[in-house]
Amino acid sequence: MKPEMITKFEGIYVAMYSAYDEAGHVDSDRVKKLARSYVSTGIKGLYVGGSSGEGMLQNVQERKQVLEAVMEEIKGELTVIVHVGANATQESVELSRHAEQCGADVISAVPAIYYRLSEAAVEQHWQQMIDSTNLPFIIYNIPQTTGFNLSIGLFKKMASQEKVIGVKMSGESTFELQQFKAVGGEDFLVFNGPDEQFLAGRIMGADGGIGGTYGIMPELFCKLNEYYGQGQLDEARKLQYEINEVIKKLLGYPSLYGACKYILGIKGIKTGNPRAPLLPVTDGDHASLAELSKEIEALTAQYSKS
Ligand SMILES: CC(=O)N[C@H](C=O)[C@@H](O)[C@H](O)[C@H](O)CO
Ligand SMILES: CC(=O)C(=O)O
Repeated sequence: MKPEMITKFEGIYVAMYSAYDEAGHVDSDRVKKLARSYVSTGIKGLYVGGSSGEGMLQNVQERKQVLEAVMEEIKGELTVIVHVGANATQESVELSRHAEQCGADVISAVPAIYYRLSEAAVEQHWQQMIDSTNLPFIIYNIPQTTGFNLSIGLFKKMASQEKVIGVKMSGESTFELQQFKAVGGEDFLVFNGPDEQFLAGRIMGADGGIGGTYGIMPELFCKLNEYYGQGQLDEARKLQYEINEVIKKLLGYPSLYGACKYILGIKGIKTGNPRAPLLPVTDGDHASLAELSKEIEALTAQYSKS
């Protein structure tokens, strides 16, 4: 039997985009509509305010507004992990307490960015968030954007605490992912970060995934996860390859988030442009994105039958 913590949280989490109005302000109604759109897709939950959610480009008030809208709309229907990482520990602590008050399920954070921090500094940063609430905590390890490489030593120290239930591994090494699982133990959750190698991450021990591109093709990632769960590895690999053709195209636009948000718009879910300095797509990109959106729709229809 799987350990309780795994059963409780394993699965597919959409790293949700934030929704803005045409002037670029957080738009609660749009956030709600986006959150609602995921409820019947088969996903386990949402990861709010992370990289895809642009938490790092929002002020504390805006981050709270996004989470409040999500919770008002879907509380109890999806598991909600809130990214509370910020440059200043004080802000992260405020966001952690707010997440708890709102009824979120888990908090999570990257290390503080900009300053080159020692392990002791990052440890203290995380610890203050952890100590500020009764919520469980998931480490967000994404060295390619933060510049901070989580060592096994610090990982071990963090993971030995009861409240630290998992890690979101966005680094690309599946060897390191496996080490996190090995050191964390049976009941410690590991989430795959790179969507392009979701299957590889699962095979090496991930209990699920948290990803940005899931937001425009949640059903495909649920299906991929299901194939893996049932041991249908040939089918899983084929689907991962098809997903990767989509991701490869997405990565060719001025920004990944701009492309994904534009595709959501085609599906009738308006979320505005990504925030500067992230670039929106251009008029010249619209036709190919419409094509790509159709491709995703066709794949989703195809796999919903199999
Ligand atoms: C660097 C980054 O943002 N990684 C995300 C999460 O870990 C992924 O979900 C990517 O957005 C995705 O794999 C596309 O490359
Ligand atoms: C992509 C991802 O996992 C995030 O938005 O944090």
